[in-house]
Amino acid sequence: MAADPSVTGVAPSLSAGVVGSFAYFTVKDRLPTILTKVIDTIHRNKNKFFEEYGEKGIEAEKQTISLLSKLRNELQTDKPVLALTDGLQDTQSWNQYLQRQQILQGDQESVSWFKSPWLYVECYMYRKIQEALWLNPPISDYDVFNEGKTQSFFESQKAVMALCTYVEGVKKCIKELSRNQIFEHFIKLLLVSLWGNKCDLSISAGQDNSQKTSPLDSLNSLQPFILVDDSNMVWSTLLSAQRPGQSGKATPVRVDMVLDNAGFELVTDLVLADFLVSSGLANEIHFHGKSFPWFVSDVTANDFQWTIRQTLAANHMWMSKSGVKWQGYLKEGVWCYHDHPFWTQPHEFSDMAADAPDLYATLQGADLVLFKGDLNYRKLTGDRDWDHTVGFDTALRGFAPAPLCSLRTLKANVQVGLQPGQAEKLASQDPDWMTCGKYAVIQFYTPESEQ
Ligand SMILES: O=P(O)(O)OC[C@@]1(O)O[C@H](CO)[C@@H](O)[C@@H]1O
Ligand SMILES: [Mn+2]
Repeated sequence: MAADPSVTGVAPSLSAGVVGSFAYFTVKDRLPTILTKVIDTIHRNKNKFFEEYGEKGIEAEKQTISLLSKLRNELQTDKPVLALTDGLQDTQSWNQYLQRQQILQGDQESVSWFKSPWLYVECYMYRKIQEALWLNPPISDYDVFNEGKTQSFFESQKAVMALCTYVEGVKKCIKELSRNQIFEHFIKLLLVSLWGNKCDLSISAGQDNSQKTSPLDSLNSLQPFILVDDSNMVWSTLLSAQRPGQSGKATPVRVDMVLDNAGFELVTDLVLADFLVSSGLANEIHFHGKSFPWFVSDVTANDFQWTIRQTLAANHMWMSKSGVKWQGYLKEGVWCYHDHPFWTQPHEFSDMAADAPDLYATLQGADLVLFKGDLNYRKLTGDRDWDHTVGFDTALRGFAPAPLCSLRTLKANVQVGLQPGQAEKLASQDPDWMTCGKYAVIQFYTPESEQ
């Protein structure tokens, strides 16, 4: 039984057990649809597997599809969640989590797709896709989501060109800019990274100008859709991190970016990271991606390298200049990329200190951690049915490795830190305000406020 929120003060986890809820429709409709698309993608590449691997490729394709079809049936008929059998580095952690859930819910049978927390079963589905591939060499490292991620990059070329042109223009005169001018550019690029999380970058915000090429042109029209705007706190955190070290030499300022989607959103994150370093607001950027294909469009190491290579090789001067700079940052160690297994596990972030102390310690080394996207927000707040006026600090439940900020467009029905009456007003204007992707938050928390 879930803890009684009236006793513990902790809201219950969102679950597909609530018929008619967003979680219910996600598990009932969207997840089977995603699984079907995965099966179709594998089937569509059958000939490619044959060309590359001969009969072994055909057999692997057949077995993988059989495992995924079985998974889809288990999902659709609310069968018990099963332990993983692929012996990967995180298998033990996943199976321990399942045991914890079974104890919490009473027995093995009750841990199932529609009776367990939405966050758990949705993460579990993506890990089971990985298991199905992993168990079937030689297609074990095939990225079933690759086509969608590369397409997002190619379809947003005009926006990428506009963005690289803008940031290269700013970088060229960065030494002459006043602090206020730096602030203006910082806010713009923070907003572009925020709205990049719409993934498809439908920047129209309801207007008819969605064919606009530059993401910078629509920032003003999108401003009213930002429900919490702590961007000034992010700015002051960066400024206060500028501190002379003992030897008078400034100690490096480090910003960590917990990434979300590949494609255009990743470019907006790389552009923001480039500006942070070029402006001197930060000296080191640590990127955190996923160690295997995750939630359809999330960034893997392959996507990260591919995106930088594509930008560098573009037949566009400013894109290419940006790509060269980004590759240089990686070579010099000014930028580095990590993909800790914790990011592709089902845990709420309040579990990190206990379940991934090494990662928690890494994040404690940052002066600021930016969390991109909706899934990260769900994990920051435990994917719980909090009252909307509950404080962000309460929902974080002790997760505080460093000053942190969520840059998130709302695509799931969890949102805290709103003003009294704000949620009610939104619901009267837009019944699906929490899941339509039109609204966003820039929500900040710092452990310093605890002192
Ligand atoms: O983390 P992102 O990429 O912003 O969004 C991912 C996500 O919002 O997509 C679905 C919404 O329908 C949710 O299951 C999941 O949280
Ligand atoms: Mn994502």
